[in-house]
Amino acid sequence: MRKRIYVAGHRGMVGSAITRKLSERGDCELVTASRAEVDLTDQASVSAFFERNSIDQVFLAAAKVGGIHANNEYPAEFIYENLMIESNIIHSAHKNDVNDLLFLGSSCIYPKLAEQPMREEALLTGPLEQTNEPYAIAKIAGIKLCESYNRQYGRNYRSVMPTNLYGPNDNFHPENSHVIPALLRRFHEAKIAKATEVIAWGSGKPMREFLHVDDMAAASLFVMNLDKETYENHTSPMLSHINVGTGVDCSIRELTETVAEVVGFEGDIAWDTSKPDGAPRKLMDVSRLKKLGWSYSTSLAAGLRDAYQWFLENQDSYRG
Ligand SMILES: NC(=O)C1=CN([C@@H]2O[C@H](COP(=O)(O)OP(=O)(O)OC[C@H]3O[C@@H](n4cnc5c(N)ncnc54)[C@H](OP(=O)(O)O)[C@@H]3O)[C@@H](O)[C@H]2O)C=CC1
Ligand SMILES: C[C@H]1O[C@H](OP(=O)(O)OP(=O)(O)OC[C@H]2O[C@@H](n3cnc4c(=O)[nH]c(N)nc43)[C@H](O)[C@@H]2O)[C@@H](O)[C@@H](O)C1=O
Repeated sequence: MRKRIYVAGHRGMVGSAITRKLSERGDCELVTASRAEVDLTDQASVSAFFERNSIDQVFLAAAKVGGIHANNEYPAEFIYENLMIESNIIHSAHKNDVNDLLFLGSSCIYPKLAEQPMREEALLTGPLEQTNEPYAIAKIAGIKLCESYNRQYGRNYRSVMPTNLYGPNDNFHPENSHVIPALLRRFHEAKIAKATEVIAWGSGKPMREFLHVDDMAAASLFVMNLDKETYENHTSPMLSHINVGTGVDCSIRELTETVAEVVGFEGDIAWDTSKPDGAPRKLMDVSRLKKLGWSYSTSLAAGLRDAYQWFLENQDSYRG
């Protein structure tokens, strides 16, 4: 029997990459629903969806997602929608006897000043970064939801914590997106307009680690497919999440210069220091995942070229 796999958030950047990988594998039946069909913040609607679809496995890649500005401006939506989406899906999965689920969290679950690189054990050891604390609290609740259903009901609900992601199907909104899509679009528009200067946010000093979304999707399938004994040997019941990243970071200034080069913008870069820097550094310790046998394959330079190519080919339809 082919497994019926539900990808929540299949139109998003990560959900669409997971869907592509599962389709390539060709050994399962995909179950999806658009937001118009099932609003994942609506408990009754999610519960009815699980009842009418026989589901074997869930990739939980649906969430309210955005960059530093969106997190800072809309904290109520970031905490409320994320708590609702993950609670509804995880609880309905359990109620309908779905044993396998993978929850996607984020590197922002770790304390603002966590020791670098950040190990899984750094969770709940200090205060969070303020610009995204509500989102981070919701993501921590997601990990704890998974662990609680595992401990009480013997479920197999796993969590991965992605570093900052980018790639095809990203959100290119000028203010609400993450740094890479924002800069790809801004430099592109400046090149077309023959502008002499582009403004980037903050001081340029923060350090960030970036992973191409196809690598993220590959890591998600890898962790989902680990046998239970292997997963449990590398995690513990109350510290069950696994970091996903490259283990390599760069400054936002270096990133900005690289994006300008990839796009072919030759003007100046100015810094708007009235915009927040956010966490000073967020480098993942990826040794848990490496020991399990997975590492990334796309370098930042190659990944940025791919993301820019996708942007050029989808100028009529990109989000933002
Ligand atoms: N992007 C990044 O840099 C990072 C992402 N992550 C995590 O990875 C996961 C995927 O993120 P990403 O793909 O980037 O995000 P996207 O915004 O690209 O995708 C999110 C998806 O969730 C869906 N969704 C959101 N709210 C609802 C709702 N109420 N009902 C139904 N569907 C809904 C969206 O639907 P619609 O298409 O209708 O909007 C969209 O398909 C998230 O859990 C995120 O927190 C973690 C670290 C970094
Ligand atoms: C994935 C992650 O994403 C968010 O945290 P973040 O890492 O701070 O993400 P960001 O991509 O928005 O910014 C990274 C850095 O880049 C600088 N920066 C420069 N110029 C632009 C710019 O034009 N846009 C943006 N967004 N940032 C810019 C910006 O000032 C910051 O110093 C959280 O939502 C968090 O919850 C989360 O999970």
